[in-house]
Amino acid sequence: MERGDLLSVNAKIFEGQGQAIEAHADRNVKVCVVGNPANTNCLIAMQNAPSIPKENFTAMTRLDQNRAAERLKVPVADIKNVIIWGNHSSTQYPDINHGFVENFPSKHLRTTVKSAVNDDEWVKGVFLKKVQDRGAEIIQARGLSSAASAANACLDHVRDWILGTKPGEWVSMAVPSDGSYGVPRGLIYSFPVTCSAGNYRIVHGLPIDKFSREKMDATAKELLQEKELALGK
Ligand SMILES: NC(=O)c1ccc[n+]([C@@H]2O[C@H](COP(=O)([O-])OP(=O)(O)OC[C@H]3O[C@@H](n4cnc5c(N)ncnc54)[C@H](O)[C@@H]3O)[C@@H](O)[C@H]2O)c1
Ligand SMILES: O=C(O)C[C@H](O)C(=O)O
Repeated sequence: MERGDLLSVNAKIFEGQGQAIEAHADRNVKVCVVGNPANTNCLIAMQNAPSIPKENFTAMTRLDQNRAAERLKVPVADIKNVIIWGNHSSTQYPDINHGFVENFPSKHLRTTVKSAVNDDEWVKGVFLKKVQDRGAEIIQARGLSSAASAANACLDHVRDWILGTKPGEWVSMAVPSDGSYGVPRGLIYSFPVTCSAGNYRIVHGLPIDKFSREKMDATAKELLQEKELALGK
């Protein structure tokens, strides 16, 4: 099946999911869309549930965030604030520029991910591509998409949304764009967010370099194309 066909077949499924939520769900329902293409499916479900607050619809990029942290060759549990921007697809942009590592290079010290890794060329090349293509790689190896790691990421996503993020830390969630960072309003785009008491806020004002800008625009462009294919507008 071509990507365009997949988009329109899945659009129908997520229209139905949105309509069911509209008809039967609590108005405070919290939605984390995992089924691919996750961001655009989320957009479709959201549009089919007009009486539910838009901010209650999110799509999962936490698996990508977890994958990015695992690839950085420093202790994974101590890596914070790595960002996934954009689509849960091979155009996503895993951005380490604002990340830090606790207890590195020794206990009680904090180092930027950039200096801990200390290999810009690797970050912009091998690392970027590895994270972007990991989903496809798993499907090729298993003949099925990732299961346990995706379920675990969904738990991470919902836990942080409901219970909150720690002070000074953020996580990545695909949420309706409020126009931040020049991302077209309304696209379901992965941003860094902080969470508290069941609400999330996009982290604003991070400096964006030229390389990042290009990657963030490319993944936004893909989401606009998906929206057009799925919704015909
Ligand atoms: N966002 C992510 O990080 C991420 C990670 C892993 C998988 N995925 C995606 O999650 C989805 C599920 O993956 P899986 O491996 O569990 O697939 P799967 O084939 O095991 O499960 C798909 C499920 O969808 C159900 N289904 C099929 N048609 C339906 C319809 N019309 N309405 C309602 N339900 C329907 C099937 O009965 C089945 O239970 C896929 O789209 C996959 O690409 C996303
Ligand atoms: O099911 C897929 O397309 C891959 C999945 O989204 C993943 O990232 O593992």
